[in-house]
Order: sequence, then C-alpha cells, then structure tokens
Amino acid sequence: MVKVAVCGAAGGIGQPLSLLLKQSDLITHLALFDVVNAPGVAADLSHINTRSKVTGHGKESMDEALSGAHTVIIPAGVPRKPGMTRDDLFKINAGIIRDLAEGVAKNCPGAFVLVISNPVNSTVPIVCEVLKKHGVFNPKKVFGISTLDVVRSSRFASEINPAIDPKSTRVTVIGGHSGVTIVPILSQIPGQSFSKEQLEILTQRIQYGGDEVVKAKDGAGSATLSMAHAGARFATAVLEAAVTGKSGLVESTYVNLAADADATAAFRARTGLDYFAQDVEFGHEGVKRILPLPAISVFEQALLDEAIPELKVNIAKGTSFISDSAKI
Ligand SMILES: NC(=O)C1=CN([C@@H]2O[C@H](COP(=O)(O)OP(=O)(O)OC[C@H]3O[C@@H](n4cnc5c(N)ncnc54)[C@H](O)[C@@H]3O)[C@@H](O)[C@H]2O)C=CC1
Ligand SMILES: O=C([O-])CC(=O)C(=O)O
Repeated sequence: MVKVAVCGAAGGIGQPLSLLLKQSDLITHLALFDVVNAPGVAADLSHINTRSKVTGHGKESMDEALSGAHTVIIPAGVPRKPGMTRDDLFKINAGIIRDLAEGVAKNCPGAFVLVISNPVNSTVPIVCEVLKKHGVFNPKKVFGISTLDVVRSSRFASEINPAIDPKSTRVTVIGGHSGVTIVPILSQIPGQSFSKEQLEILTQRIQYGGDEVVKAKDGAGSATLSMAHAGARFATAVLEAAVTGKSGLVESTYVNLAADADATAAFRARTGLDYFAQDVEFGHEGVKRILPLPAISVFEQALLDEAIPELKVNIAKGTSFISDSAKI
C-alpha cells in the first residue's frame, strides 16, 4: 500500500501534478487535499484507467488525507505576482506549511515529505523544525523540490548549444531555490564549451527562470505545468528507490545536511549551512547519500560565495518561525 497525499491538490501545480501521479503504477492510493475543490478534482482523476484509488479531502479532512501516507507532496500556498520575490510569500505560506507539517507529525510521522511551496529555502526548515518538535524528524525523508532549476538548466543550455540533449542531460544545481541561491554547475555538462558571456547569460536565466513565467502570466501566478513535470519527476525517483529498491537514482534537492552524517562535516566546512541543495542518491529510507560537491569553476565558486549569506538568512527565518513561536 503506497498512499501519496498531495496538499494543495486543486491548485495550479496540484492538478497537473496529481494527473501525472495518477499515471504511476508505484502509487496505490492518491489522496488529494485542498481547502477548496479537492472532491471535484479527485472525482475527475478517479475515472482514469490506472490502478490507484483517488480520494478527495476538503478543509475539515486534512487528518483523513494524511493518515497513513507513505509520501506527502506539498504545493499548497500562494504563488508570486509580478514584482514579488519568493521571500515575499513567507508571510502567508509559512503558517500553511507549519500546519501541514503538524498534520504530518500527527497522521503519518514516518512519511517522506516533498516540499514545493515557496520560499523553499525557508519552508523546508519549517517542516523540519515542526517534525523535530514532535520527536519524529528524520532528515533523510524531507526534501525541498528544486528540480525545476535542473529541468530549466538542461533546457536553456540546449537552446544555446543544440548538441546538448535536454532530456538526457542532468545538470547539478546546488545552493537553494531562489535567485542568487540557485547555482547551476554548467561546467560539468559533458562536452559543453560555453563562452564566458554565454555562461553569464545562461546562469542568470536559470536563476531568474521563475520570474520569466511570473512576468508572462502577468498576475495569474507562476510556473505550474513545468513545475508539475519537475515535481512528478522528483517524486517518481524518490518512490522508485523507496518502493522498488531501484538504485543509482540521483537528483539535486534541498535537504537538511544531517541526512548524511558522512557528508555533513565536509558541507558544513565548505558552506557553514545546515540546509543545502546538492545531488542526492535515493534509497529505501530516502537520502542514501549526499554526493560530494562536484569540481566547480572559479565563476561557480563566486556564485556559491554569493548564495551562502542569503541562504543563511532564509534558513534562519524558517527555523526561527517555529522555535520563536515555541518560546511564546
Ligand atoms: N519549488 C518550486 O520550484 C516551485 C514552487 N512553486 C510554489 O508552489 C506554490 C503553489 O503554487 P500554485 O499551485 O501555482 O498556486 P495556486 O494558488 O494555484 O494553488 C495553491 C493551492 O493551495 C491551496 N491551499 C492554500 N492553503 C492551503 C492549506 N492550508 N491546505 C491545503 N491547501 C491549501 C489553495 O486552495 C490552492 O488550490 C507557491 O508557493 C509557489 O510559489 C511554484 C513553482 C515552482
Ligand atoms: O518563480 C516562482 O515564484 C515559482 C518558482 O519557484 C519557479 O518557477 O521556480
């Protein structure tokens, strides 16, 4: 029995993500939770002729949606409008994520938690702190989904150099998921030979790819379809490793560095951070290992140097949102 709960399932990401998850043979029960329209989305998806059962759960039924879940995917919350940063979403989304994490601690404390809601750099620490507070935190099982940065990296790189196949090229993206904290390691793309100017343009486009969509949607939200694709790709990798035991599955993802005790010291020494996006290999329990940082160029080291102070602030904001409220 593999129950996957999607929280925010009726939203711009939640609907296409749930549609993609309905195609998966790894999932036996898809539980769709949202404060609006979840039963309708569930009824619709439930007619698709794959094996999984689909249930819809409204505002009062979070516990039912989360009860016994193997994996919880969270795209709940508000998206950006033009002129906003991801950090501007903290005010509303932090409380939503905290309440959902409380629900996880109560109803499915051993679940994998995959966080999409922004600002990811802060919402992942919120989830971890809530689970810690309840004594059920396993750093191997909480992930910030930064796969859209990976997806954009190979796509945008292929637009500059058509010899790069966007589908089979996986670019490592380290740091976090917003602006300067997004550090694509383009120097490691096999066979690449970008000029300095191309590297600068490409890096800037990847770091601000989200803004491109926010601007084009002109007030109607941010990336939803490409995010659903990225979220389904990430969730499938986690589930394949956990459920079927498939080995060698690697994605860049934002994790608590305690997820891999062997890697922690090296990462802390290099970054001074408790959370960081890096390539992770998945196993039965989630994080099997955090891969060592790849060799990075002088240009990429400068990007990393710029990312670290911002990540530190984002992480502290998420962590103190829970620890400060516990003191009151
Ligand atoms: N990690 C990433 O790469 C990306 C993250 N995002 C983020 O994903 C989030 C969702 O974006 P969209 O789907 O476009 O927004 P949306 O507004 O279309 O959908 C959000 C859904 O969450 C629901 N919701 C609100 N409060 C809830 C609660 N307490 N419990 C359950 N559901 C609740 C809403 O009813 C709505 O259906 C945003 O924070 C956005 O910034 C968006 C794109 C990429
Ligand atoms: O830009 C946004 O607000 C949504 C997001 O995280 C992305 O598209 O990468």
